[in-house]
Amino acid sequence: MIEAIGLGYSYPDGTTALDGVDVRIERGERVALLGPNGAGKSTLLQVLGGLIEPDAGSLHYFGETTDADSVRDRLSVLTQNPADYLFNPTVREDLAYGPTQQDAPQRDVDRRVEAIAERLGLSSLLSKPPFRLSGGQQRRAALASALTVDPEVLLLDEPLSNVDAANRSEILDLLAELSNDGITLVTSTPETELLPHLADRVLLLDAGGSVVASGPTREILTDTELLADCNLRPPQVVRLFDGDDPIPLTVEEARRRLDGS
Ligand SMILES: Nc1ncnc2c1ncn2[C@@H]1O[C@H](COP(=O)(O)OP(=O)(O)OP(=O)(O)O)[C@@H](O)[C@H]1O
Repeated sequence: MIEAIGLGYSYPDGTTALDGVDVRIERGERVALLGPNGAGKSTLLQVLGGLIEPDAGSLHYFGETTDADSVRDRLSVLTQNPADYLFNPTVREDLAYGPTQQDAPQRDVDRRVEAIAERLGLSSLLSKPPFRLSGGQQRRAALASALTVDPEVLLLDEPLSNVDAANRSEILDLLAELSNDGITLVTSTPETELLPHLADRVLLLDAGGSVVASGPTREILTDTELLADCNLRPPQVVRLFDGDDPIPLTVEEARRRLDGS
């Protein structure tokens, strides 16, 4: 779906955010970009989504083109700033904005908006001005607006930050459904705790904006030394069961282990 070779990017003040990054994302994969604060995850996500042009390297989309603009309606990027997506008088209009731009028929737009709003618990907020929503509600509304365009690839920058526990579960369930529907998910996160629910493969970035490891989630999250080199820790349950084989990655897996099933 996306192939990037040798990506480099420095901000105008000279900060190097990405240094020689190679990424290959296959159709239907769930990939996490993991790294400490400042590792370049947001920058990489925006470069992959075509929002920032890299200084070095090459990008190919869908095996067809190097031009992100020409595949804009097949990729949806959710940055960390909900204001990037919420700029209309009402939440309903924000959610309708993308599909309307794609010239989807009005009935189709309404159907998509209602369905996604319902799925993300936003139905009662549709007529509100987005700036009247709470921070967590704004993040959900921004996610909803990224979904109403029906993307093939969804690139999400820390979609669970500033979201309460109930809504986190709701979003995780929704992402699992999207993945089951074949949508490719790329998610950035500085946290290991919920990562097993988000991704099957992890790209680990260090503070210098380089990929230091790439592999199955289990392999990366149980490599305590590798994570420590990037100022990260394994999930608590991994630390608790360290030395077991295989080490459970989630509370559910640990519970099954303790139940002996
Ligand atoms: N607009 C900017 N101008 C200058 N430097 C920037 C800018 N945005 C980010 N940076 C720098 O680029 C580097 C990578 O930042 P980026 O936001 O991509 O990291 P991140 O891994 O997403 O961090 P976090 O987990 O804190 O969100 C950091 O050193 C950051 O200070």
